[in-house]
Amino acid sequence: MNIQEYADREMLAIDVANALAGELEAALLHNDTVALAVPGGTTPGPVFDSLCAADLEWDRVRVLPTDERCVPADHERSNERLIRERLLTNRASVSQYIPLYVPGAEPEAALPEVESLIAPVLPLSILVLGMGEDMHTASLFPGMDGLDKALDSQAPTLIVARTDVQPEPRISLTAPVLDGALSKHLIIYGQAKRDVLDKAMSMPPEEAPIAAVLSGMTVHWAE
Ligand SMILES: O=C1O[C@H](COP(=O)(O)O)[C@@H](O)[C@H](O)[C@H]1O
Repeated sequence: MNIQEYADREMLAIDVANALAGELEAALLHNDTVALAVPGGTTPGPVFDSLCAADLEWDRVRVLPTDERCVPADHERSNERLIRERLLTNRASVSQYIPLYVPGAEPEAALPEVESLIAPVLPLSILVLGMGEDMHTASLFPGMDGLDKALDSQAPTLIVARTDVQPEPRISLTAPVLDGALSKHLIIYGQAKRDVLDKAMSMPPEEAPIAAVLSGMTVHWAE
């Protein structure tokens, strides 16, 4: 893992977007399609705002969320809504989006169909993650039911995450799928998350799920 520090969040957003664009361009030289997995939440919007303008063959990029809340795609808590509004716009509007949540179906019932859409794009070419102050990443939460299954090296592609602390069920890529990405980036802001990440590095993934994916990770941090 290596940590890159930035003067401020604006600089981070521009530099990370440039780095991701460069990696996408390089990956597109050697592959017909490349898969870019991105987080939702409060962190990645400004990076998306820059990345969406990159001059790339976006029609060969498959974008998917690292995790999704089981809410309609226009809901304010939907990661898909954020990604469509902030990333799949401008030049990136021609990329193809792979949703994790199928409205109307029980989340568990829809997993096989969604997994079949994801299988052709694995391993992920480029992964961008966020992290909560509770050390969750994607929707792998400390102490949640089924976390052991999500962390197992033989885990399926997706799990349904149900926790007491979240208002709705979620669907998440599992640890081996995240960890298997060819390039991995974690974006965090603020001293609290920096301190949490330092602690997580010496904790077991059952208590600090972010620890399961830190090998080879580039961490981007700004106050
Ligand atoms: O709930 C989620 O949390 C993490 C971290 O979110 P942030 O708002 O603290 O940046 C995010 O990476 C994940 O995609 C999201 O669903």
